Amino acid sequence: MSPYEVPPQSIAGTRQTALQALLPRFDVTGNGFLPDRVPLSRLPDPYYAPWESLIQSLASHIQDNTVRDHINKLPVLALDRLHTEDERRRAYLILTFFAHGYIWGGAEPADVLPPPVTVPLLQISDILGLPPTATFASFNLWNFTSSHPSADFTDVDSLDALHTFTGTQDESWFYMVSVAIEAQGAYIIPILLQGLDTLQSLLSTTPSGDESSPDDFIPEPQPPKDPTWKAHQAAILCATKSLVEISTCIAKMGHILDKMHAKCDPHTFYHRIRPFLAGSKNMAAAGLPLGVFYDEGPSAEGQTRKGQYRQLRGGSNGQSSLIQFLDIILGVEHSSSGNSQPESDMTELKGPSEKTTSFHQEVRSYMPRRHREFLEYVMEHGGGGFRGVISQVLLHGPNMTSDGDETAGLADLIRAFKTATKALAEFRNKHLQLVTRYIIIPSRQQSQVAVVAGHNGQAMAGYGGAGAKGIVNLATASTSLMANGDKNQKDRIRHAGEAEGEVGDVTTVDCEESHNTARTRKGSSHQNPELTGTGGTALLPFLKQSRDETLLAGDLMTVTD
Ligand code: HEM
Repeated sequence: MSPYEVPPQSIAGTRQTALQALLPRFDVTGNGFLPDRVPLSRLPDPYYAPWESLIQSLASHIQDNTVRDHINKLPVLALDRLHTEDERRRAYLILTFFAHGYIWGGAEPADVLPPPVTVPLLQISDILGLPPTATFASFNLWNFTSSHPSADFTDVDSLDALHTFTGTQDESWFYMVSVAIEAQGAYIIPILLQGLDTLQSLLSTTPSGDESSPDDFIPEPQPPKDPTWKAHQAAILCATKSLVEISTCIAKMGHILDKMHAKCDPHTFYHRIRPFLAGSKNMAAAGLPLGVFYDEGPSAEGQTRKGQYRQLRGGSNGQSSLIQFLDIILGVEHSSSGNSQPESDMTELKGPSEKTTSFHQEVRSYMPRRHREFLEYVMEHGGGGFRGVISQVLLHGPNMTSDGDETAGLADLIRAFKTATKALAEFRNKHLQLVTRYIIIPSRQQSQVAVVAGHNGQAMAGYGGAGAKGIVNLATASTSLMANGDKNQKDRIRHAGEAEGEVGDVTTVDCEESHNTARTRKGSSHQNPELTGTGGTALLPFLKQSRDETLLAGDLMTVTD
């Protein structure tokens, strides 16, 4: 099916023109949030040869512990020879790989980034609307090549990462699984927009003639104009079909997720790859209490350095616009800030009387600007997603109860919606299992060794460097147990046991069961010390809450009553 092919017949007439105009406006391509063709693999202007030559040998310089020397020797290059969006994206990718290679590629993390990285990185990030750190865009969206004859990016076996920190197949595979998932989800985007729009039109009186305006794509709900019975039916059928299709699509995304194990070894991931994904936020245990100072060179007087400390999340699949799009279009709401250090994060994110920013909201600022704007647009015009619109149709839509066929149509719609939320929750369950295998289990094994060796939680940052010689094992640092200062080793062993218990819960939990417990889980505070994610999230409670909030969205009664 072509990416813009949509289910037949909108009640307000066909609005495909508007839809087709809408997506490119937000840089959503036939491959979804991936570019429409493979990203640039080299900057054409020879001026950038110093960058290109270093990025090609980044992994080996990290391996022999000389990466910082090489980066320090780079000239501070200007951006005025980057002429296209593809070139700007590649510059961002290169510079963020340099930044993370520099910070984490040594015996201790570097808390100062030098001007050859910071000066162009700050500029290019500003242009692209991204933070000056590695993101899902650097590692995934703009970091792949494909050998597929028809450039089908859903085929993970034919994808390869352009760049890695470790030079391992495991790291490439880790990135490429996400690329294939993004590609797999692409076709559903216009289908869902069309399905939702069609359903919304049951509530609206769109004047004819306005229909092709992109700004009118999803109009505000209006009093019903009582369209014909047939048109109602067609609208409901269209919305139902799009919801059935999303379940199929998410299942296919899940099959790709299942392939992670094929070529990415959990220990290689945990000990060698994950350290380089880490950010500078919540990294006190790793040796970055203030974050990283972005040194922009000497000040005008020449006595001090220009620049500032920055605390930024690490690159994470949690920054995928596709998954957030699915949440928004279905009407899933997330509230967890995912913070393991509430006080420090709260002062950064909120004023005295403001609500804490949720993880999902916060990481939108780690998405390319136009993708972020797309999500905001769908939120603004989407009427609360399918959950909100179905509830409105049930409450205020045209009277359909008089006809048996329409009642059955509505029942199908509701069933398809619930199945879709379950499919997304099931995807999150699979993801939880992955996190268990790739983070929880290796960290538990390591924490036990650390305790036996007499280390405390903080000192674990120096334990067991794997891979490159002399490199701090930052996987340990970035997954530091969030133990209180007075927690003793016994507590930590107990925690490791609890984590194991959580693992059992994760792998056996069933969506239905978890649905029933969703309300009780939601908002519950987890007092136990927890592992943190690459972005500094308290891992398991956060991921479970995200899953449970997905299931909760399927409960339409909370909207209608
Ligand atoms: C070995 C594979 C993976 C591991 C170890 C992993 C780990 C994590 C961690 C630690 C987080 C917490 C947030 C953070 O720290 O930034 C997270 C969040 C997330 N990850 Fe993954 N991840 C993996 C693969 C994937 C893939 C392939 C996807 C597909 C898009 C994905 C999607 C997400 C999403 C959407 C979140 C945000 C939480 C949510 O919305 O449920 N992850 N992941």
